[in-house]
Amino acid sequence: MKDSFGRTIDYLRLSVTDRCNLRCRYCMPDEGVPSLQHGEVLSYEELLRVAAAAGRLGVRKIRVTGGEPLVRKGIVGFIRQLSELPSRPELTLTTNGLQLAELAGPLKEAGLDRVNVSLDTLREERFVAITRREGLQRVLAGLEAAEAAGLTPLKVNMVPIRGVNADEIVDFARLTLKRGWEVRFIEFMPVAGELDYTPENRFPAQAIMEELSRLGMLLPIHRQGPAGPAKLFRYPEGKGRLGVIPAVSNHFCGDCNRLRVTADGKIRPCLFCSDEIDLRQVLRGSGADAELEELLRFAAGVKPERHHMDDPGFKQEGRKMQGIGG
Ligand SMILES: Nc1nc2c(ncn2[C@@H]2O[C@H](COP(=O)(O)OP(=O)(O)OP(=O)(O)O)[C@@H](O)[C@H]2O)c(=O)[nH]1
Ligand SMILES: C[S@@+](CC[C@H](N)C(=O)[O-])C[C@H]1O[C@@H](n2cnc3c(N)ncnc32)[C@H](O)[C@@H]1O
Ligand code: SF4
Ligand code: SF4
Repeated sequence: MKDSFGRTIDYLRLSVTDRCNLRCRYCMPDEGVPSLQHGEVLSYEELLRVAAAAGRLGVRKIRVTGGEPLVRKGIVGFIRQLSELPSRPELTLTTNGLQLAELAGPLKEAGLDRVNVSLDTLREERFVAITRREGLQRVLAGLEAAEAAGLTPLKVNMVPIRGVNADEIVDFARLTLKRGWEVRFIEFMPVAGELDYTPENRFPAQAIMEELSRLGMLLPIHRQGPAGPAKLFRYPEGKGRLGVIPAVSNHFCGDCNRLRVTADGKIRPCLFCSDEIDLRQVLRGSGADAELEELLRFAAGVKPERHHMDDPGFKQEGRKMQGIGG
């Protein structure tokens, strides 16, 4: 389907839970964020109806996200059901990786195509400082398991923040010399976690590029097909790739191809606009599939042209990132 700016919408980010087993400081506060009640969260059956409706409207890629999607019971079975949709979308998942060591094999077997793993530090004590929980070794084991299971190309997402972990950019980049992973550096976005977004702790794409250049010459990779948000590079001897996602400074809204559905059944036309469209009422009322499709089309129709998070004084209202799914 097309939006009102002529962009093709063929990517759906489906959040299956707002709960998480980490508390990353840049994403959500440790306490005080009320969890959705059981009855508020869409059942797998409801989520599947949404995915099927999106498939009929031309959605070709579904990313399962959260909160932490792997904490929801029955996630492997849900992936299997998604893989059996007549539209058979590309199936991907974004995870903090804590449970990947156990679940990578079953997820692949159920039909998951690939996985993106969020990891912001390679240092034990920093992992605890950033996420407020233990678990670095489990995430590292999860990355190995995902690769072994064939959930590839495997992508690692790192959000560099000045004074927190930006000094590890080169360490992360070094991973691409020996591993065939795509390591992506994402600009810190102004969504209130506990770490306030200030000019002091921003680490813009330009600064990321300068750090990456310290390790070697950056060869741009020009990709075939839809551009996607990451600008890609590699080192001459590298096995893997580097991605820089300039989500704030050099936004990629002109190529935006996505809609989001939150765990409680609201369509978000844009990551940064708090207007939402309620699907749950239709799912739980007498709503026919045609009505679901109508709401998805409507959401595409009201999708804004771009975000305004680089405007002075911008403040994100409403949900934290874990409630949206990134
Ligand atoms: N501003 C903005 N940021 C986004 C958007 N989609 C994803 N991101 C951010 O980019 C980072 C990586 O997102 P992922 O969940 O790995 O998804 P993706 O980049 O679409 O993944 P691929 O399909 O592998 O390219 C996260 O921090 C997201 O919050 C978007 O539409 N707008
Ligand atoms: C909200 S998480 C949900 C999925 C899963 N829990 C995970 O961490 O991968 C999705 C993505 O959003 C990113 N994210 C969260 N808060 C962010 C922020 N303030 N700026 C940039 N990215 C952020 C995370 O790093 C992660 O890659
Ligand atoms: S970034 Fe992901 S893992 Fe970290 S708190 Fe947010 S939802 Fe949880
Ligand atoms: S900020 Fe909104 S319009 Fe821009 S790429 Fe993200 S979802 Fe699309």
